[in-house]
Parts: sequence; C-alpha cells; structure tokens
Amino acid sequence: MARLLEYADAETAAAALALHVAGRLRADLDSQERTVLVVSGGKSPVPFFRALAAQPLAWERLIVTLADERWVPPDHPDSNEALVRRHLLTGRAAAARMVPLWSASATPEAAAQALVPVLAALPRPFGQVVLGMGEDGHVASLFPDAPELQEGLRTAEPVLAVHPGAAPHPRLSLSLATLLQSRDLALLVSGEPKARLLERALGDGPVEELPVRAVLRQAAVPVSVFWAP
Ligand SMILES: O=C1O[C@H](COP(=O)(O)O)[C@@H](O)[C@H](O)[C@H]1O
Repeated sequence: MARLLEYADAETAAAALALHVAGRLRADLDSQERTVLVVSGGKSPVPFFRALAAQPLAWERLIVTLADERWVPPDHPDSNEALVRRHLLTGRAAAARMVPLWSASATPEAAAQALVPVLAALPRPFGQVVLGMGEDGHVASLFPDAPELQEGLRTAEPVLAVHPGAAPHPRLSLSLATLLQSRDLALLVSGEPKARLLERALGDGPVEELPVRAVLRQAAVPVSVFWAP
C-alpha cells in the first residue's frame, strides 16, 4: 500500500523528497561502503535534483544510475543522463559515480545486453529508487502502449529495450523486478494534469492501462508518493 504525502507545491515536494532520499542514503553509508541511487528523468525531477545536490552526503561513495533512458547520446537535449549530470551531479555531488544506461552500441537491444554485467555489479539492494509518472501512466520507460510492456513487468533480466509508439525515441528501461531491488521507492508527481491520473492509478484497474500501478500495488518495497497539485 503506497503512502501518499501531499505538499503545497512542486518545490516543497521536491525539498521534502530530497531530505527523505538523503536520509535514506546516509543510513546506508553509515553501515556500508557504497550505495546506489536510481533516478528518473523527464521534467519533474529538476527541483528535486537541485535540492538533493545541496545535501551533505558522502557523495564520493554514491553510485547514481537511471531508471530509464531515451535512446539518444548524452549531448542530445532529451538525454536523461545529461539532465542528471546538469542538475544533480554538481558541486560536491559531482563526486558521485554515474553509471549511464546509454552507450555507443548499434541498437538499444545491444546496449541492454552490454548493461547486464554493469548492472549486476552494482550493490543490492539499491539505497533508493526515485520514479516519475508520465501523463500516460508510464513509469521508468514501461509504457502502456509498448510491445515490451509485459516483458518489462515480468522479466528477471535487469534492463530491456523498449519501443513505445507514443514516444519520440526508443528507450532503455530497468525492469520492474530490478526497480524493486531497493530498500525504498519514491514516486514524485506534480501538476494538475497528473492529479486525476494519480487518483486513477491509486484506484482499481489493470496494470497494463497504467503501468505505474505495478509500483504502487506491490508490497515488497515501501513506496511513498511525493505529490503536489
Ligand atoms: O520520459 C520520461 O517520462 C517520465 C515522466 O517524466 P515527466 O517529464 O512527466 O516528469 C520519467 O519518469 C522518465 O524517467 C522519463 O524518461
């Protein structure tokens, strides 16, 4: 059962999430050498990234990777990796080690194959996974209209190539099984257009309609929704 935390506005939700995530990662780093933060891209996480970058943390012991990536190189404006580098890995946070999903492979399928040993080498459980929710209910790059949706929801493989009909680029997405290999999950959602969608996502209905439900309904990992209208 997801915990719903409501804030007055997106900045306040981002600041609260940054405190939550920093506390979670600090707890890991008190008892282990390294921990992993998995973040999403898109537009919503920018204020969160800036707030988290300002948090005192042993950044040099942190590994940052992505829940999903668009099949574009890091100099492309749609790159999630570029977003993270620009807004999160700044100042002291630049000491964190970034593990990108994009590589100069010929296809997203080849990149997914190449990522298997890279992701397997990351310490588990991850310290924190931070997700967003697209306006069609996608989470990471598990899109409702993607032919690979069932695979993404069911596979034990860590990552898959996704070809969503509605999105401008093919994607790489961590599988649901991998997103759930975390001590904690947070979903950051803001803005009026997503209010009704979040209400629907928290209600009944098939996961295939709104894949974010797969995260909200699971009971294996605590999940908090940081929500602002
Ligand atoms: O394309 C993506 O969209 C979702 C949601 O993004 P937002 O711009 O609506 O916040 C994001 O979580 C995902 O990482 C990204 O690749």
